[in-house]
Amino acid sequence: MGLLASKLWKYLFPNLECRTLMLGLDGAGKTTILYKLKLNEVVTTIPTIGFNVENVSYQKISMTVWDVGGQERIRALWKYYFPNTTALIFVVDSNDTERVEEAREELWNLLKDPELQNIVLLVFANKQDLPRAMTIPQITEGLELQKITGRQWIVIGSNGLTGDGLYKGLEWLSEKLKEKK
Ligand SMILES: Nc1nc2c(ncn2[C@@H]2O[C@H](COP(=O)(O)OP(=O)(O)OP(=O)(O)O)[C@@H](O)[C@H]2O)c(=O)[nH]1
Ligand SMILES: [Mg+2]
Repeated sequence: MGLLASKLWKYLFPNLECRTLMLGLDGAGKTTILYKLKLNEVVTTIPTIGFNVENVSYQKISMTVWDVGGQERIRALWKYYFPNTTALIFVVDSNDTERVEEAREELWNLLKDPELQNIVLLVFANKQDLPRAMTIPQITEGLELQKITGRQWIVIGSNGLTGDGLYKGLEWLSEKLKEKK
């Protein structure tokens, strides 16, 4: 494509830029999901101490995805990643029934934060492959998502190892971001 044609193309079909923050308790599957999206590979992960950041492009949406470590002692660092965030992906280990309350507390701390008032929320109910995984309604109830007002949200079942559900989530995000534009 010539330079002029390429400029015209970009003018007519601009890419949506989106800063996306991916948070959740340790071991939920954030890093696995990030690299499944980026490389379409299952990488061997170790607990994230700092962060990973990758650009993920899907359809007309270009997202900078920040995956920040979820261990309790480093959750205090999450707030440094808040500024200019457009979307929050909150990842839950659906098999971890014992910590769903802890996940709810952390999610609601995020939702209450003034810097995150304008974000759209995508919850990945991850590890749906495991036999004891909580269902979508159970996760919705466990995280008290029905109480959310004034923002767009959705829960999507996912599997970070096979990639099931991940693109469905990105598709939803891209629709919501187009509406917001
Ligand atoms: N069965 C199953 N295991 C998964 C799935 N997604 C991730 N895992 C595994 O869960 C473990 C933790 O995954 P990570 O991606 O490191 O978790 P994390 O959320 O990045 O954890 P922190 O970096 O400590 O915050 C790894 O052994 C993954 O292989 C899934 O959908 N199903
Ligand atoms: Mg990680």
